[in-house]
Amino acid sequence: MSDTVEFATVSPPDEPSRHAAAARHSQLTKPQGSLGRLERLGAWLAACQGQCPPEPLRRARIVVFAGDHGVAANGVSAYPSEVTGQMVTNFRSGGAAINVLAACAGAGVRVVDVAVDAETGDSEFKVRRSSGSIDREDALTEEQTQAALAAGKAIADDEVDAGADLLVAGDMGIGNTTPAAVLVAALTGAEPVAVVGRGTGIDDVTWMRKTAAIRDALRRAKPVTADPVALLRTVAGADLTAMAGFLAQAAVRRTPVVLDGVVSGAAALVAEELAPGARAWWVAGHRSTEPSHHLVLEQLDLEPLLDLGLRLGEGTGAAAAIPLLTMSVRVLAEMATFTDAGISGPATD
Ligand SMILES: O=C(O)c1ccc[n+]([C@@H]2O[C@H](COP(=O)([O-])O)[C@@H](O)[C@H]2O)c1
Ligand SMILES: Cc1cc2nc[nH]c2cc1C
Repeated sequence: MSDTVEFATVSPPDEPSRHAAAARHSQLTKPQGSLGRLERLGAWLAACQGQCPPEPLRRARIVVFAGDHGVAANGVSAYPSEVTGQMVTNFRSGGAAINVLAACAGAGVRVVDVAVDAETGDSEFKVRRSSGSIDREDALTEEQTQAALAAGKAIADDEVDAGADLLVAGDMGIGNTTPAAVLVAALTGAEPVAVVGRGTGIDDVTWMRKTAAIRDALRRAKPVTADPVALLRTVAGADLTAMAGFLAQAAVRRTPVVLDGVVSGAAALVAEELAPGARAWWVAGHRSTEPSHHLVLEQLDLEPLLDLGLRLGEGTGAAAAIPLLTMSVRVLAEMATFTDAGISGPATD
């Protein structure tokens, strides 16, 4: 039996640096407040780094957590489970959307096989193959739950120790919007029909099967909703559990995170339970078209940066938002002040 994974207390980002950034914004050559959300984003990054102006982002890292889900055998996805392993190969050869978007954003991509059915040649953090079919059995054993949490925590530590200054948790797993929806319903009190979404693009018959699976899994989740580790064991899966551990530990290590879509969002809801206060270290990269993602953002009180109709996962919605973070930092660091440029400030009476 492995030891129980624990997370240290999360300390909040540095408020004096956030205030210094707000003050600096009022001195830069633009009408007060005119860069809107970019100003608040820059101030958040200053607070995360504990300095104003913040340093440019040098090492943004996207970790794609890959895993298969037993519930996929119920016919809840538009694609077969073998796509998960095939996409791992595609990520490695640079052909997936996340490879392209990460390159545009100047971010690195790391793919971790946590529970892929196929042999991917990457067993360092592999906990098992497909998780149990959550509509009728637990996703994981207690030991596997702890191993997955430990994996996510170790990966966050590894990335931060290697100098990551921004992290993203991406996901790849056929069927994973089903456990994600169950986690969201369990933690927000929503009904199954309010969380079921079209995932990879399912038809109406598949939607009915998926709704039934979510309803059955939610019934199994209800008795353990107040215990985040038991909830992960019952209805998540090794990939989602590792993601939750990763997101919690990133906050413990004072490293900002850009959240992606509904899968990272569901893991984030649990991570906030594992490490209260972690959400202060997160920004929502985008709003996915999955209905339960709205509930995640509401519950975490996060306003998404982008709303592009994305529903891909992999970390793509977060990667698309990284250039906005880069801009927000560079504005604080590089714009001239009214004094520097000899420009008159606001009119006074
Ligand atoms: O990130 C999202 O919001 C999102 C929304 C719909 C689908 N996905 C991706 O699609 C896969 C899961 O969809 P499904 O239909 O198989 O449950 C998985 O690989 C996710 O990364 C991701
Ligand atoms: C091809 C494919 C790529 C994906 N990337 C994330 N989820 C996915 C699902 C499919 C089906």
